Amino acid sequence: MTTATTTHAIAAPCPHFGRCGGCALQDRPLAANLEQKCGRVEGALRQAGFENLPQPGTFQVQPHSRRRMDLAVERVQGGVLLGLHARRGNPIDVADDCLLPRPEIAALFNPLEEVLATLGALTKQGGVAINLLDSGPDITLELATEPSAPDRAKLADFAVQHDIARISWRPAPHKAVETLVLRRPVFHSFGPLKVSPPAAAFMQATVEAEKALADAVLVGLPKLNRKDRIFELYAGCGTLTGPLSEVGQVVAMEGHGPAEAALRSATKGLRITTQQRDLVRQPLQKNDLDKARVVVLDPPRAGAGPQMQPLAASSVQDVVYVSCSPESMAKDLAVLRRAGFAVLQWTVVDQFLWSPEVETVVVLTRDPKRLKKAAKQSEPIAPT
Ligand SMILES: C[S@@+](CC[C@H](N)C(=O)[O-])C[C@H]1O[C@@H](n2cnc3c(N)ncnc32)[C@H](O)[C@@H]1O
Repeated sequence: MTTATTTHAIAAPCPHFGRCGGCALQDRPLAANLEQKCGRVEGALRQAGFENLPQPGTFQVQPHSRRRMDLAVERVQGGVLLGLHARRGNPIDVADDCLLPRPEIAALFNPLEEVLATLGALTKQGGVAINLLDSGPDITLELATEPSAPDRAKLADFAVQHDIARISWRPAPHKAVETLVLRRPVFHSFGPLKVSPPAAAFMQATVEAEKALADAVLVGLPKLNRKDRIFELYAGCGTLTGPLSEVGQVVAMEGHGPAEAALRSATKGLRITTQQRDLVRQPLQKNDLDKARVVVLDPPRAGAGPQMQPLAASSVQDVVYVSCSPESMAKDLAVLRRAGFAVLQWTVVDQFLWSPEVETVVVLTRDPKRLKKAAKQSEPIAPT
């Protein structure tokens, strides 16, 4: 990989740099951060045993592009503080300065702070997750106690004033969610798939990176017939499922019940079947995977772990692996390396600007024809 970008320190563009936990890498140019992320991913691929790597594709989002923000909130003397999690201690109120959110989300920071200050259900600390969907902002509050009737009335007014589609609450992450306000149907489209995501659904953090990831996956697929089965593991609400359904028959697996249910209820008329399945406790076995023409997997941070061995043992020749953790990816892909897979393409996507987070799409094959074609394309052209 060529490395040319300057890594010299620069003045951080945000006045809260150093205290705020949102951005750890603001003292270097964005291009240097992208280059460093590419280096980390390349190191992970080498650690997995891959050599002779092609040049990576890269994509970096612009500031003010986040459509998903997880904020911290804390009751303080005279009001509440809403902002990003500090590196230590209270949330940092970054309302007017934050370079991350889309303007539609940033515009909600101050009004949210005002309404949260009036809620009896916010006793000490809490959280606010905002997803900007096609149907508008979808807000999920984390509150220690159940909102009272007056709290609910204030949130209903707030939703009208700021045109919020839905407000929900839950006592803590991964706990059951209750809808407090629903002003119109909640929806979001992934290509031809129009889903109604559950509250606080996993969404890619920016629209632009979502497209870059989907494009890199589609470009990496082998030539498919319309009847070929694409097994998609860790499908979420369908970010990749929709685009994949335009090129093959998708069998989508997802462990989170509400996400799988949202996906399932949107599949009518599309070439998608879904299954709720915990792929750690109940990984797909070789016999299941043998039915796939290609496997696309996008595991959580911990990686796909026990799913990798059956995949390596199956007859599947082509895999597209989407990663949000180079460390887990190195472990998972080492299993495929030992089973004869090589890397055809890899794309690094930087959608969490100024943070160490990095997304990668790795296209792998052990199909001799695809390998031969790739080797030919990378051969240096002989001088005439
Ligand atoms: C990185 S997200 C990717 C989701 C989707 N592909 C997207 O881009 O929006 C990982 C997904 O894996 C799911 N997941 C986590 N653990 C799982 C498990 N043990 N079995 C099946 N799915 C799991 C999560 O619910 C989440 O939807």
